[in-house]
Amino acid sequence: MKTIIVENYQKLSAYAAEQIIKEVDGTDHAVLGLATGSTPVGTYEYLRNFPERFKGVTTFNLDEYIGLDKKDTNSYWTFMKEQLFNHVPFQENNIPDGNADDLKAECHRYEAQIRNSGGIDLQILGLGNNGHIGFNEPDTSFDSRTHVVDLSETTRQANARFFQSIDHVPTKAITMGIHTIMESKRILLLVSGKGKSDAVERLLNGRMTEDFPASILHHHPDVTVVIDQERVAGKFHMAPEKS
Ligand SMILES: N[C@@H]1[C@@H](O)[C@H](O)[C@@H](COP(=O)(O)O)O[C@@H]1O
Repeated sequence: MKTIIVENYQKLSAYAAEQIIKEVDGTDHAVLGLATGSTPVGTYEYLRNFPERFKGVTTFNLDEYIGLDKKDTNSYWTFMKEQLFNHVPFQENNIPDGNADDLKAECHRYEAQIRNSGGIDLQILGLGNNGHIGFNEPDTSFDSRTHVVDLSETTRQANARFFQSIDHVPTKAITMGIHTIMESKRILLLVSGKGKSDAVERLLNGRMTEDFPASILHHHPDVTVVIDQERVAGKFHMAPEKS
């Protein structure tokens, strides 16, 4: 796992965007895995300046709430449209359907669609305070594929800032599984935000355990973690390079 510490959020966003552009440049077909949350907002803002680069690119988002209409202001579909899809003409954008009648079938369909696209070339991830990636909460099996999850109380509280009140935050979501994420060829984990220093410490120096989903990333051959030093202010230290 390669770790890069950048001075601030602007630099994190520019670094991530440049990596994404590099990934899609010169190919007529690339598959990106995208994330929601506040962390990638600056990255998407940067990418909006280069709409012509993404014509042959297919995207798959990590997750979606269950029970919100696609057009709801808080659905991840709306978020992605506002941040990116309305501004950049991708070939195809995919997000799990949190309103499907048969959610289990939707999970299988999403997995198959990722597979049929040839697999994800570059997956962008954010980090939840409790170590979640996508919406894979602590104690999710490392073998999981796209599935329905019960959101933990900490995650609902962390995301309540976008909703009218905590009561409006959905209790369930569909998320790509940890195994699905690990099948991506390359992973870029972006870490920014107050209160994440403990999670960063555990990510960099803790042991691999299902209790902390992001810890699995040490087992992926091509992961880069980018940390915004200004916002993740706090005590964490760099682990010695592992081979
Ligand atoms: N499902 C998303 C995750 O994919 C995201 O990484 C996490 C961190 O969000 P933020 O970037 O706002 O800290 O929040 C949500 O729960």
